[in-house]
Amino acid sequence: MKQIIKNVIIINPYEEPVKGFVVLDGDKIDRVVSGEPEERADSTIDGEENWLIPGFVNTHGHAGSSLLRGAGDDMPLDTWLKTIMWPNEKRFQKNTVEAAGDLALVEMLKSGTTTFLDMYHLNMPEFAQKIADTGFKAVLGRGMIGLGSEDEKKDKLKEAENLIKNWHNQAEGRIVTAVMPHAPYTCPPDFLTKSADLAAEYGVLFHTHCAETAKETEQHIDKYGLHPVEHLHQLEIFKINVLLAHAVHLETEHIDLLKKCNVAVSHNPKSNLKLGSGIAPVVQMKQAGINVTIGTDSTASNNTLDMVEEMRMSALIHKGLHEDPASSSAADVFASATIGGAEGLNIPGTGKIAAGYKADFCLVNTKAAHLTPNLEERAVSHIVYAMKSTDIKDVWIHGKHMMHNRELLTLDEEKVLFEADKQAQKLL
Ligand SMILES: CSC[C@H]1O[C@@H](n2cnc3c(O)ncnc32)[C@H](O)[C@@H]1O
Ligand SMILES: [Zn+2]
Repeated sequence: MKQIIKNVIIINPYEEPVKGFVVLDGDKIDRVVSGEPEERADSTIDGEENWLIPGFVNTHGHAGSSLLRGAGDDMPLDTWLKTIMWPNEKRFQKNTVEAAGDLALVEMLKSGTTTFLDMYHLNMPEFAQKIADTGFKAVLGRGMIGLGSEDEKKDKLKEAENLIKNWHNQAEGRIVTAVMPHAPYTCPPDFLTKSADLAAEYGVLFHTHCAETAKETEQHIDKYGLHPVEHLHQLEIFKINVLLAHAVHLETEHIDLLKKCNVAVSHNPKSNLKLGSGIAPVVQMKQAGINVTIGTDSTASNNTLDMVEEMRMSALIHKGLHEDPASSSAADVFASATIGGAEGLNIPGTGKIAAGYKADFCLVNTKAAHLTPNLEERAVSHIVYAMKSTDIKDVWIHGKHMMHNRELLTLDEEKVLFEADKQAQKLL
């Protein structure tokens, strides 16, 4: 199907804005053209001089725990995991996780996320089916805590493998899979190695939480005599494609190692601040040439799945931390939240509005006081420092129109919110 989105200002990081139109051929962008279209299409949307921006790529989250939003505030990671997350997650039923997953999809779509990574231990095949049916794009992995009996550990790895076999490169390529052991503090070395072997066997991404808190990092050093980053390297896990979530507590030598081994990082600033985990050395990592992408983590630690908020947080905290406003630019952060995220997830042809790329983008309503003066040359600054996610009015993923004038086209938002409230009540 041929679609045209016309009268828009097309905004990509590091590029001059283009005033014109975009022609889609099926799931791809066929052309980005300046001026007015004279050709016809199966569908033409008039953007009325709105911005067309790449969809956001959220590189770390746990959709299945969305109903725990606000359930455990103001506590550090280990207390929060042991007293709030794990006891509640043990009580989750299929309906709980389904309602939570739907809620996450609604929240992400309404704030312009077109691709996301999800690590969870419950209902992942069912979530994959929901993603396939509703048009989203995701990197999915069976979250694995590598503790328990040998049989339990084997079963988890088997489930991870089955997810890969059944869902890798499925749903017209919108779903890819990855191997996701939870963290070096919940997965002993032999389990991490088996996970990496599985990722290598299928050529998929390896993703894990790493060096999120000082306590966990120090305990790892006490137990193994190695920093978790050195340990993953010693286990030869960095020989495959790796994306680490958090990477807050790193010294220069760990940053150098990550760069040398081409390891990407998912920076989750709001979750790290809220859990009091610290601030990741993003400026140093970027200076070293590491691909630092952006993720939200779950609503239980964030407490939103809003990449616009996350991008702004990321843009601001490092300026304050380093007392240097030039430590990051709007274009850098916008790139990290879009094309950089897609590269970190190893999804080529995603994250940019250009010919040949997948048609994953958002239309932004610029008629708002907080986006005025609406000058093209200030668009990237406005997107990072001023835009609200509610300014996003339309979203496309792989050429499929997913939201129009803030109305979701493939999910029943009212029903999803109702069911989420109902299932959360049941958990009380
Ligand atoms: C085994 S599936 C995912 C597992 O991760 C837990 N979780 C959520 N957020 C975090 C975080 O920031 N650090 C560590 N673990 C986290 C969640 O409760 C699930 O059990
Ligand atoms: Zn996480």
